[in-house]
This record gives sequence, C-alpha cells and structure tokens, in this order.
Amino acid sequence: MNTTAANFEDATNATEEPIVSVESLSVSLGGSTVLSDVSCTIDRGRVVGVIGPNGAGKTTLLRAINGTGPIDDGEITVAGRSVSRCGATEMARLVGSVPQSTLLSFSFTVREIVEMGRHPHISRFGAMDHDDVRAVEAALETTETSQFADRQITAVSGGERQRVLVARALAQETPLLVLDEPTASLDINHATRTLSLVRELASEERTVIAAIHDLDLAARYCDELLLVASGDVIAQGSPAEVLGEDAIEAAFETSVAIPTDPVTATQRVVPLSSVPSNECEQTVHIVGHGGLARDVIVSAAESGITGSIGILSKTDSAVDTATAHGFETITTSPLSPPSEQCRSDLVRACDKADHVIAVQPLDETNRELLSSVTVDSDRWWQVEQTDEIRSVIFAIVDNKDARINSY
Ligand SMILES: Nc1ncnc2c1ncn2[C@@H]1O[C@H](COP(=O)(O)OP(=O)(O)OP(=O)(O)O)[C@@H](O)[C@H]1O
Repeated sequence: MNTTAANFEDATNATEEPIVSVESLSVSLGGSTVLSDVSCTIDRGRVVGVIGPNGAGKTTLLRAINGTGPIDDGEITVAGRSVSRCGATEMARLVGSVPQSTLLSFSFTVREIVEMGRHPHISRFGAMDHDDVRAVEAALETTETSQFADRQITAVSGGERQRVLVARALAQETPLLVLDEPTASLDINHATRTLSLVRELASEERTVIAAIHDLDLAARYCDELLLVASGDVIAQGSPAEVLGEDAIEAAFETSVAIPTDPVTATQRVVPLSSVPSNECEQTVHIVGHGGLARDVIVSAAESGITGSIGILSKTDSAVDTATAHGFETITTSPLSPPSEQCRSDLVRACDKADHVIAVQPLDETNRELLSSVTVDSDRWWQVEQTDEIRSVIFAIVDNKDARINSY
C-alpha cells in the first residue's frame, strides 16, 4: 500500500467521528459579518446539500471547510484534522473541491486538468504511477468526459467544463468532496446524472457537501440539508425536516408551497407570486374538480384570494393544489355519497365566501347539492374554459358584482 492509499484509509476508517465539525465559526468579508458563531457537524457517507438565498454565506462556509477561505474565529476539523493547521497538500488529500466559477483559459487538455487532481498524491518530480492513471481514467469515465479528454479545456462547453472539474475532484480520491453549485450550468439530463453520480459516491464512504440552488434537486438527491440564512445555519436535517414552509419563507423571504412531487415522492418547493401590496381581502368558494379547478385555485391564490373548494373526491388532483395554496377542502370518499357533514360544510362555505365560482361542467353530486344552496347572483360566477379564469379573478379582485353568470 502506498502512502496515498494509507492516508485515505486513515481518514475514512475513523468512522466514529463526523467527517466535518464546525465549531463557533465566524467569518467577515469586506468589513461585514457573513457567518456568525456557526456550529454544525456532518456525518460520513452522506450527501449534504447547503441551501439558502443568494449572499447567505454558502460559498463562504464551503471555502472555510475546504481551507481556501478565511476564518476569523472558530475551529473546523475535516476527518479529525484541524483545517487551520493542515498544510495545502494534506488538505488536498482530504478534500476535493469544485468551485463555483473557475477561469480555465489556459491551454490544457481536459485530461491534463483531471490529472491535476492527482498532484497531492505524487511527489514533486515524480511521474504518475498506475494508481494515478487508473484514478484519472475512472474519473473521466464516471463523469462522461473521456470522449473529449484530448480536447483543449477552452474548447468545451460550460456544462462540459463543469463535469471536467467534477472529474478533477474525483481523481483526487478524497474522503470529502465539496461542490459549489455542481449543477449550475448543466442541462436537466446532466444535472440529474451528476447528482446521481454524487449519490453513488457517497454510498462508498465518501461524503459530499454541495451548495445547491435548485431546492427540488436538493430534496431529491440529498440525505441531509443545511439551510444557511442570516449568517447562520438555521436548520439542519432531512429534506422533509428542513423544507418546511415557515423556514423556507423566512430564509428566502417569499411565499412558497411545498407539495410532495408525485413522481419522485420528494418535496418540491414552488415559489408563489408575491401577494399584491393592496392584498386582496376577497374570499371564494370553488365548486368543481380536476384541471380547470386547479387553474382557478392557482389563479386565485396568485391574486391573494383565499378560500375553500368542494365537494371534491379525496382522490381528485385539485385536492393537493388546494392544500398547497392554503385553501380549505371539503372532500368525500370516491366510493360513497357525500355525508350530511359534507353537505352542511358546502352550504356553510358558500354562505361564508364573498364569491362562489362554479367550474363547469359540475359533476352530478355538486350539481344536485348546489341546487339546494342559495347564492345571490351578484356573488355567483362560472367558468367553463381556462381563458375565462383570469377575467373572473380580476373582476373579483376589483370587487365587482357578478353581472353576468359567466364570462
Ligand atoms: N471578497 C469579498 N469581499 C466582501 N464581501 C464579500 C466577498 N466575498 C463575498 N462577499 C459577501 O459575502 C456574502 C456571502 O457570500 P457567499 O458567496 O458566501 O454567498 P452565497 O450564499 O454563496 O451566495 P450565492 O447563492 O449568491 O452564491 C455576500 O453578501 C457577498 O457579497
């Protein structure tokens, strides 16, 4: 076993301690405090996403961890070694990094760039040995960059260059990878492939910390998230724990809905349009189902209108949309007729709302129930097609009467 491999094993074998420990870290840049008294630990073998708004200090935290950024106060250890006491070569054996932006305007080939990842492992005047060549080839292969390995780095696209930088970090064969926006310039195919690759690496006792702006991808591919805001790590835990509406709205200062994606079964963070400054105080009750009812909910919510919807089958696609936008739902089992409770809830909702919107065609149950509900004609709206929705919502926001029964 050569010293490189021994070093790697030393670092990965001490599994009882976290791979990263940050204690009371403070960093100021340009006279302003960016991180203040931050403490967190990162366990081995995980993919940890660092999320947070622009300027929150994600890059500053990652650069403190990989030893390339300043630390004013506090202590950081990686694999038990104090970052501030590690030499550059030792750090490079512990942490492979992909920075947010790198100028690679000099004339190296892609392969030469990836070979640079082996520098910490070879002696100053030594040549690459069999292990080095194997690591470089494996890194090129896994990142699907071998097909242009002999091209100049200046002659590949931004997304391809990003993958080359991931390959260079992989070739370094470190127990910790720190990636600053690894998917920033990647198309959806390469973004998901890169994060799938990251997942596979992490399951091999390698820890990955990645700043990720796309919260949906972060939820899908990370074991754990660190939410950075206001100079601190304000939440840490599984994506389901961290991606709560209150925490995300506080950190990003925008309204969000966080439904579960039906395809990936992970959280999706959907920013909602800001409620207009003259916040609409109108409420609606929507009677209808399916896609058109969903469009009415979204359009109403974007205009700051709140309210309720029903009676809906529990399995109707509009239920999730209504819940995500804070609309109350009156639901019934798809297999049985609505209960008395449901019926009285519908009557109460129609009475309480400033407006009632019927999404045509109504199903038989709602048609029958509505015939027994009295709604004044100036509160009664109907939509039959998508292009009518905005007109109805605008009229409600303007607090107009329903002069006609439909648009
Ligand atoms: N060299 C510097 N001098 C002064 N201020 C700096 C410097 N580098 C960064 N900052 C400031 O520090 C804060 C945190 O920057 P950082 O790059 O860590 O944020 P970030 O969360 O990674 O942001 P983004 O999501 O936009 O990449 C920002 O307000 C930034 O303007």
